[in-house]
Amino acid sequence: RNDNWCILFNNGESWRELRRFALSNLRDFGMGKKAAEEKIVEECQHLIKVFEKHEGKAFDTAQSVNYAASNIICSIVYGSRFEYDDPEFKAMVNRASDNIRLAGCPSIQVQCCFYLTEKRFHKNFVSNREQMTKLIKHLQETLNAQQCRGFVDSFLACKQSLEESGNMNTHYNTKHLLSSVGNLFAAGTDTTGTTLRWGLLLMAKYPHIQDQVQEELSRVIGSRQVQVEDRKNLPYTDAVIHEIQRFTSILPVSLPHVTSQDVTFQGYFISKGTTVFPLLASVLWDESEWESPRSFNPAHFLDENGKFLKRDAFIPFSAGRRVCLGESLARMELFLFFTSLLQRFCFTPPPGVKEDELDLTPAVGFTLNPSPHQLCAVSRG
Ligand code: HEM
Repeated sequence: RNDNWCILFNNGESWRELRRFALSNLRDFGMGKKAAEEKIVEECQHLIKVFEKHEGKAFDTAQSVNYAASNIICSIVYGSRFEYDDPEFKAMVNRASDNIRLAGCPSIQVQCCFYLTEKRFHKNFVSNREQMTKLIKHLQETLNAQQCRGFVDSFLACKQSLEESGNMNTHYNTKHLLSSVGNLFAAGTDTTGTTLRWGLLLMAKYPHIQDQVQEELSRVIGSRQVQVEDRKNLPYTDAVIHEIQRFTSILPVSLPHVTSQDVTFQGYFISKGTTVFPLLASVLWDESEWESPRSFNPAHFLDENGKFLKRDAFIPFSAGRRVCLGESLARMELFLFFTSLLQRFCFTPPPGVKEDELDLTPAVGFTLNPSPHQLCAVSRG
């Protein structure tokens, strides 16, 4: 593995420093509740418009949902969103999705450490780096360190101020900026986009569950915009979103880590320095933890009075020191996108396809995506 993959794959000092920097800046530019909420609500409106254009006819949700998820990261990282028909933006998001799929190919998994040799993967990677470099160059040329527009500006301002004080050998260099930006996109686009698409597919497959979500939304919210604050008053909807994440387990195998000391785990000795791959799905589908692990059952997250029930075995974002850096942002995105779409549309299979014919077999990739499919987004009037 090479250092270009930090923050995701790096350990030690640069990871510690860059993770701290990313967290505090994402808080300032998006993960701080209000700022993120505004950005996501704005993006919901753009996504709804795209869905409306299909006028209830069947379409593939993949691209528009991925553009919406990517735009949240864009506005946090670059300080502005892109139009869905912007050819450079479309190419960038599509190349990233392509690579998520390629990273799951058996040939790549076997080669693992040599996967940069895979031609298409490498070409996508290089093109996206060039695109990021261009965007960062523009931000650098128009930088006002007193008025940072997003994560990149903050990083550049920090780099500039360290350099001005004669500190040239820091983690704030161009290589780390590119890898941090690249990783935020890789980690933050496909994950939320895929989860949301699974959610819509599951609603089309289980209309009685969709009905209950919509009944709760109508009763508690009506037609006004849902806000993060509303989550506590929407226990059923919250349970459904948690169950979408548990049931689909989009990252069944988490990122690899290296043991920092000798450890005995469940009777097995693992020496310091061993690479381990945590299997999140083994917890999310654990028969001793869940009543019906392989069924889509929102009751997993509800108590006998219909109140939301927190479960310790719910770890789609992993846990511990390396827990997903974007967890709170992702949870906000899933909640606001899902509820806004369900307020506006009823999701159904294409004409001639029965609910039970909707296929839940995942397409293999670095994340588990739904297989290519189409849905109808029927306006609720
Ligand atoms: C449904 C959405 C998401 C899921 C299921 C998810 C899940 C995960 C998981 C399992 C990890 C690995 C943790 C480990 O190494 O043990 C991770 C890491 C990470 N995620 Fe997420 N993630 C999601 C959304 C996001 C978003 C929106 C962002 C953007 C801010 C993000 C940024 C990151 C980063 C930067 C890391 C690496 C952290 C580090 O190595 O210190 N994720 N995520």
